[in-house]
Amino acid sequence: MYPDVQLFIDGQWRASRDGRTLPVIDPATGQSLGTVAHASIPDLDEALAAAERGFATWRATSAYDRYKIMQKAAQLLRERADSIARIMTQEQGKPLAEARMETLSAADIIDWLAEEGRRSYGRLVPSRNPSIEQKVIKEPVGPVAAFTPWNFPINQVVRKLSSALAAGCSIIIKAPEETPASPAELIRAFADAGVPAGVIGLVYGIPAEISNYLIPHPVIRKVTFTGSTPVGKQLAALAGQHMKRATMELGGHAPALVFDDADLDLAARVLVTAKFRNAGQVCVSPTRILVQRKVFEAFTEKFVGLTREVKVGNGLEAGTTMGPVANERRVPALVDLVEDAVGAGAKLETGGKALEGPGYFFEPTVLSGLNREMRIMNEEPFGPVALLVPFDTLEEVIAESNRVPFGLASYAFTTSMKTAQALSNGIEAGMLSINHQGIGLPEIPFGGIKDSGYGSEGGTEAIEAYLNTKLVTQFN
Ligand SMILES: NC(=O)C1=CN([C@@H]2O[C@H](COP(=O)(O)OP(=O)(O)OC[C@H]3O[C@@H](n4cnc5c(N)ncnc54)[C@H](OP(=O)(O)O)[C@@H]3O)[C@@H](O)[C@H]2O)C=CC1
Ligand SMILES: O=C(O)CCCCC(=O)O
Repeated sequence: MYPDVQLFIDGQWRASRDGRTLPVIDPATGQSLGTVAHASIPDLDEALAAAERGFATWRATSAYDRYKIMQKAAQLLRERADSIARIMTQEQGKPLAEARMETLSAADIIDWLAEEGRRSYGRLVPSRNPSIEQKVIKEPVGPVAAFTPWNFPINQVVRKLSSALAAGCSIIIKAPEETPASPAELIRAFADAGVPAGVIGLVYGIPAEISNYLIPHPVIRKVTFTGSTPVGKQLAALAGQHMKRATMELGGHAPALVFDDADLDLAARVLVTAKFRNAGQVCVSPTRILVQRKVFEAFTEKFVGLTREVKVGNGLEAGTTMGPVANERRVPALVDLVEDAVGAGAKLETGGKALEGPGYFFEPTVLSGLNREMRIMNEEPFGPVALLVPFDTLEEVIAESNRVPFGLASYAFTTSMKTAQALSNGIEAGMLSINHQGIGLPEIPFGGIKDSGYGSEGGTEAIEAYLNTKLVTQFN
């Protein structure tokens, strides 16, 4: 059963004040699943007032008590993972195993950040005068406004929510209208674990209306957004105009470099899995797969062979390894990008079309014969399309990796320590993973540079983004 999704304001699950709702669509069938409540301004005002009260309560709760409640939420999430995964697959499309993994890894993220909240130490700075004490204190930044997308309905919320709660902040989350029920189940786990009223608010509605209202509002002290670069730039500008701290986790166009000394089987296996996970709707998905010319043909054969083994279908069915894309508009977006490339001379190695029939399915696709002028070599495809491009030298491949304005994830496969070292220094990206897919664990930083945004949603940096630093210096 798919639930009708409500708002969560001041500790209550409820409809919007004007009773408006939006439909939720199953991307595997194109059929309606249910509805989600649509907040309007009076709902936002109530959420803001509750967040202000919730912040006062939560910052006064000890780090240890916050940790105990968060750990309970993680435990509840683990116990409910099977039912939550079914809900996520229905609304988002990803295979059940991926949805379950996302739910369980959210529990790990909560645990890690809950622990980290207990370690938000300040420090004493030795003073120049023995009568003076210099104390550095970490304080929660205040109520947070968070905006999260539909590709990882739980993961995108839990990183922001857990960092905020661990730091002692309250938070209003504008979760995705297209995939609303699984994030609501995440919030339910926190509510059931005993998070006090007002500490967490959950709203849905018109994204621009909500962000334009919340970000400038004096109650909100911090903004965090995951989504496209154009929207991120708008929200960062608004946050800047109102002097709000911001974390922006935006688009990518990840290069994956395969050198002629690499283990080609390993590289093909890791990159095919990473590329077609969540039907390619992943900001860290490998997109430009840059292969040294000597091994280009051999690698292409392996990569295309494994791509053809990807089993496309309804994520609820056993054996499916790739579901539909999450919404109707991604299909024409992908068709346009592929047609633009093929029209300009690219070669379709496999796939390339939307599938006939109900639902929003697109074939796992591999293109070669590309050039830098093609749109797909510059725009994030955000779908199951891989680009194979040959290169000759290290200098050339570093330049190509850094050519686009994005700088989120990057990957490399090489057995040469010298090459790995040159890449560590030369690649302009927030994350570089060498000889494996090692991105996304709670304890390591997650974030980008350049047009991919700023700030980190993992590691100690994640909680730091929700803390102010205060100096108290005292002459005794
Ligand atoms: N970094 C990432 O993980 C993601 C990147 N993207 C990128 O965005 C592209 C387009 O995605 P698509 O969803 O069609 O388009 P959008 O750029 O319109 O939306 C991306 C996300 O931003 C939200 N959003 C849009 N406008 C606003 C706003 N004014 N205020 C607050 N939130 C807003 C959307 O919310 P809502 O869901 O409620 O509509 C959605 O979650 C993708 O191709 C991909 O490149 C998209 C999603 C995630
Ligand atoms: O924002 C994204 O698209 C990436 C989320 C990655 C989640 C993960 O790797 O678990």
